[in-house]
Amino acid sequence: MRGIHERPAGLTYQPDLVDDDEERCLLATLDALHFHEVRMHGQVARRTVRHFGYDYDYGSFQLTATEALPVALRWVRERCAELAGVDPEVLAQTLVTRYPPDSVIGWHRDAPAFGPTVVGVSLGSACRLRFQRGSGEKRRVYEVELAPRSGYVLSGEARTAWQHSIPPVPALRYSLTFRMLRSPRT
Ligand SMILES: O=C(O)CCC(=O)C(=O)O
Ligand SMILES: [Fe+2]
Repeated sequence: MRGIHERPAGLTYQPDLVDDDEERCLLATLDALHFHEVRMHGQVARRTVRHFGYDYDYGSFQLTATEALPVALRWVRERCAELAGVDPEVLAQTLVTRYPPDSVIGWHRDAPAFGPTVVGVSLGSACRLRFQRGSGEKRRVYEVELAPRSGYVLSGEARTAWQHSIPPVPALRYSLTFRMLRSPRT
């Protein structure tokens, strides 16, 4: 990546957020889930997703209430909430993403419908999480290796001002992403 190397403010990386046994349990739960396709601008992505709490429509950008987070995944939301310094209940939306080998997520900022803090957990294959901000001579870049079982928090500028992406994953990877709603609903 070309650009000026700078660590995004508001990025936290936490190796070993979950241990080996916990990862095995999580992977067994995630392997059994049914995943949905992601269609954006008429293109179907290779990664597939499952939403809990709120469903996010990639076409209309709307959030609608959906099934609650399975009990088997609640403890990991608590772990993530602790890492981010927020109450578990405010992490109202959970996104589970399944990345088959060579799948990616392109450059983006998370949707404005979501609140100021995003917390992720990385399972299975390691991957790189890339950041960019600005363009041309002012482009700033950063990259962090997400080890299996690690967690990360995007808050502040890492959430609002920087874009992030994941280049092709070498092997099957799952991520859990916990997000707040910008306007809390009842
Ligand atoms: O897989 C990840 O860890 C990141 C996913 C992501 O950036 C997103 O779904 O918005
Ligand atoms: Fe994202």
